[in-house]
Amino acid sequence: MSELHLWLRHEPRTTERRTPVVPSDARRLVGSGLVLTVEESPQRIFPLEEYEAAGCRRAPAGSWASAPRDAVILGLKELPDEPAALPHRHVFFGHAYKQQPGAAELLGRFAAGGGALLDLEYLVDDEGRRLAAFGHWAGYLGAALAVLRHRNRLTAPLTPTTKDELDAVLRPDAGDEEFTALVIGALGRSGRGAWTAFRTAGVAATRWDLAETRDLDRRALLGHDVLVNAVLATTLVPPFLREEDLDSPARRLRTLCDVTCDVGSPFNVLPVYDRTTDWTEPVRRLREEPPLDLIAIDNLPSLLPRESSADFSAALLPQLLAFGTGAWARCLDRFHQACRELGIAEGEFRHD
Ligand SMILES: NC(=O)c1ccc[n+]([C@@H]2O[C@H](COP(=O)([O-])OP(=O)(O)OC[C@H]3O[C@@H](n4cnc5c(N)ncnc54)[C@H](O)[C@@H]3O)[C@@H](O)[C@H]2O)c1
Repeated sequence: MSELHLWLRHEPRTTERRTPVVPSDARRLVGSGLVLTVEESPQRIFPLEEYEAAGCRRAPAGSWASAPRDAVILGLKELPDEPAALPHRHVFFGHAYKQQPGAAELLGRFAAGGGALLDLEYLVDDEGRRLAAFGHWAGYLGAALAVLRHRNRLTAPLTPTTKDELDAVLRPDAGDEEFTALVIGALGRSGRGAWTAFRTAGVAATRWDLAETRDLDRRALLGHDVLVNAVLATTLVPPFLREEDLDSPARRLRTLCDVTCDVGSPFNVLPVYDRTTDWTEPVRRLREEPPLDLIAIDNLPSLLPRESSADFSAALLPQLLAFGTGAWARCLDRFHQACRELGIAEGEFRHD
């Protein structure tokens, strides 16, 4: 069998500074005997020289399209629109299996070229648990931004930072008023991250998970000053907040951060807003009197590119060292299933 060739591509989205493999893990991969090519990238948080020092090969940005056909192309977010046909196996977040806009076109490009999408969201263990995810830092940032907003210290536009810089503004000042906070989905990756950020901010947040929302006490929920929603909703449950709750006289709630960002989905537990916020305008006012501010940013971990890349890479490394086995086979099956569901016929050149 020929040695595995991984190809770490440049991310076309200019704000995306994260990478799925950091230089120290690249060294481990190369040390295991595989070939790792790394594309030049002006914004990747780690300079190419660090990858080269780890034994990686260098290639121009975007040259993955002409990589050897057996190379496995690694990335995080969307591919550029060209080429139309994709002959390689690609590892990234495709967002293409839940009827998202553009899903059929993307899967069609793989079918046309005989390639395959190995979607990182579907890289799961035997029990269906995600093996590599950015949740921790999403939750950490969600809670951090909520605290900064609540303390009137959030400045826009948001720009990528480091945990040390973030923590420096997150720690409480002597004059800061105390407030209460609630994290829902508190036992998950994002929820634990959110709780940790609150702790850095000097706030002991209340923690709710499935057991506490089964028989939802909305009055208790509205009695907190700040709420961070970090659930992974996979079934229909009664919403945590409805429009009428925002006008309840019992509402103490002033700052709401929805890390989940399921707006528009049938599983949305916060159907009180209709569009996400972003780095330029991170906060939207949902009510004036008394005020209620919303933060719902769907690319939170990109604000801490170094820490979130390191965390993700550490989780992905053992999977890459075992490329092709169990979890990857499930990933490939999921790709074929998605193509079938969309009536996309894969050609004779496909990877199996
Ligand atoms: N905004 C962003 O940038 C960003 C980035 C990464 C992840 N996310 C989102 O964050 C969410 C959480 O991701 P995660 O990796 O932490 O998932 P996870 O599976 O690790 O944790 C989810 C938690 O939610 C709990 N939960 C599910 N339904 C619940 C309910 N009805 N009531 C109370 N708790 C409930 C689960 O028990 C679990 O503890 C997901 O929706 C994910 O898409 C957002």
